[in-house]
Amino acid sequence: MAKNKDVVMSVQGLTKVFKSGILNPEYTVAAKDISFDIEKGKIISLIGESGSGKTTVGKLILKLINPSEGKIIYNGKDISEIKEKEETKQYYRRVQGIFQDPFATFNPLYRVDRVFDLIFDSFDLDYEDKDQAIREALFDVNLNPDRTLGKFPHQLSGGQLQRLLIARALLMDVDVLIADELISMLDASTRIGVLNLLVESCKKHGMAVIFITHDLNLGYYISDHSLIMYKGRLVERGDTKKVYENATHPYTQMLFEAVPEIGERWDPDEEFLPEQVVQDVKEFYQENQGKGFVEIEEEHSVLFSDK
Ligand SMILES: Nc1ncnc2c1ncn2[C@@H]1O[C@H](COP(=O)(O)OP(=O)(O)OP(=O)(O)O)[C@@H](O)[C@H]1O
Repeated sequence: MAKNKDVVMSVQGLTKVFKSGILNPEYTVAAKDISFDIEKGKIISLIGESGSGKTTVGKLILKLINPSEGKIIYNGKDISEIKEKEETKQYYRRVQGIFQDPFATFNPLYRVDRVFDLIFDSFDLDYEDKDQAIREALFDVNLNPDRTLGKFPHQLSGGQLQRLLIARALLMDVDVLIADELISMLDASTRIGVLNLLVESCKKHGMAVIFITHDLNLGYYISDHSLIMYKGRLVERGDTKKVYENATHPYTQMLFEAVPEIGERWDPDEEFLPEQVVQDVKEFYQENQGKGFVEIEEEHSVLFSDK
């Protein structure tokens, strides 16, 4: 493991089982025994196909759902113990999410400025001059305040709205930002701008980002650490370069083989799990039974068996 890590949040043995149906309940293990540390100023990519459990992990961190097992430690405390209103508010003061569809975050009836008004009303933000602080945050995300403030959401593009949400996170000085499929609705040119901005903001402000994506290329481009998820399990994790250059779990290897060309995006509707992969993973676990998670090199670990 990395030495001298500046850990802001620690995810420990997180499991989430969803129950649906009353008479004949069905159980879905959306996430199982997930552990990782979130470090100040680092970007972690959470990569996996549709249904692998990425969003579930994001929702658990955002306290939108409760874990079935395991815990998330923030400021020395298990966040599931945060129940009191003021403490919950303080948690959301420092831990925020931005989702795929920026339009869903904005009320179409209000001007976009409202997202700033709300945080200034709700949180005790330490700025002498609110308007000046908002303008500076907008400049930080390459938005012209004069062309942004006073507008309704439909008058701005998806990319501009996402920049605005990043500006809001910067104003709040968040510790952890969950960016779930952040740029998938944006066109290629806007995407790079938002990504670069995220990296710069993260490094400049010490914000940690959990970047949830289907896209291996994006993961490589943006992240310090990569976590590969397969069927609710974390199967490979570590320093992004090491994971990408020495992919060891059969599922991760398949992901790399499935990327047709650099620069081309995965199609989430495509079939990613040919029977062969399921079989390969099964055999891999059988051959390595009892090994569990193994650090194969510094800052690079692989799930060799699920039992
Ligand atoms: N509220 C819920 N009730 C029941 N099952 C759920 C619920 N939320 C998620 N699931 C199931 O849990 C599994 C993981 O879902 P999750 O949304 O975390 O995957 P994902 O990797 O984020 O997928 P995508 O990339 O498509 O968003 C899926 O099988 C999903 O159907």
